[in-house]
Amino acid sequence: MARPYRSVLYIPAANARAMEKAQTLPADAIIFDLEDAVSPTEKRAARDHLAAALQNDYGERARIVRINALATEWGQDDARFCAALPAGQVDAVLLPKVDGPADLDALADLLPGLPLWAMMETPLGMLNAAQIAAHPRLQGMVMGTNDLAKELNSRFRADRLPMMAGLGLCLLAAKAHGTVIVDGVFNAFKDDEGLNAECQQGRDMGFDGKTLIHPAQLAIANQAFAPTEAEIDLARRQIDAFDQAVAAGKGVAVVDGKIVENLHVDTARKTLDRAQAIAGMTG
Ligand SMILES: CC(C)(COP(=O)(O)OP(=O)(O)OC[C@H]1O[C@@H](n2cnc3c(N)ncnc32)[C@H](O)[C@@H]1OP(=O)(O)O)[C@@H](O)C(=O)NCCC(=O)NCCSC(=O)C[C@H](O)C(=O)O
Ligand SMILES: [Mg+2]
Repeated sequence: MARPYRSVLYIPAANARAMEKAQTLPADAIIFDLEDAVSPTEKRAARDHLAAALQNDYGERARIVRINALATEWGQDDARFCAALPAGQVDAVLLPKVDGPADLDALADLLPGLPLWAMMETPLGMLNAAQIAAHPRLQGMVMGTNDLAKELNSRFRADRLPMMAGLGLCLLAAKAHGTVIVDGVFNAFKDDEGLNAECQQGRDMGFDGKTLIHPAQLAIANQAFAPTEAEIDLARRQIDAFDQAVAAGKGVAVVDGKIVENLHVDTARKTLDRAQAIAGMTG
């Protein structure tokens, strides 16, 4: 992972003040939203606000624009807007409600050169996750757990049991194809304890980070998806112990009473790489 995606903050593109504020917020990535956070009457003005905001300096933060689905009355214009942006102003374009690779083909034709991300939030999207993740232009997947709950008619539960099949399918697909994948939003933005629990669950499952809706959620996600001091220390000790074992002609080391093989060393190196990438961020 070249850059961290611990915290991925949605900002309604109609909200000029929030887009300005984001230049100083400790988010690893920003999703400038032209879709659900923008009312139909504001769609056109939101593009103008976004064009102005994209001239800001967002530093190391990844800049992702979420457009409306191409079948909507705004989608094609949103895609043309993105295609016309000066080179280097956005890092990726996020397509909502992706059902299958054909949706990405249609957007790819309109956006030569720009990396694509996919919202994973429909039942067909879950079932086609592997083909979506394999798309040659796809670089990231974002769980849309609100839309998925709506489509499934499932209830929101703290353990997210009704979501698990979908989350698991998308995770498997992303990992199989080396794609970034970030978890869905936690709607109760004043409930820090609930957010932390959901972040920890997402981290345990293997997500790279979490999408967020309010700046107050950033610190919790940044901490939850970063390696802990104990994990960094263990990674260093595993690498050292394994190097010593190899020098002594062995293929296995023991650290803290647990075996360390080359696969554990791969994980340890990734942990250190991730910590280093995070150190390069502002938050
Ligand atoms: C949820 C909110 C509507 C709350 O807004 P507000 O009441 O204005 O919050 P505060 O007064 O507490 O704001 C304090 C300051 O923080 C700034 N702010 C607020 N939100 C953001 C933000 N997202 N990014 C950057 N800055 C933000 C305010 O401007 C205040 O600043 P200051 O003036 O300096 O005091 C609001 O947070 C909001 O609109 N959030 C985003 C909602 C959104 O994007 N929704 C769509 C994405 S979720 C989704 O669709 C997921 C998926 O598709 C699915 O299906 O699950
Ligand atoms: Mg959605």
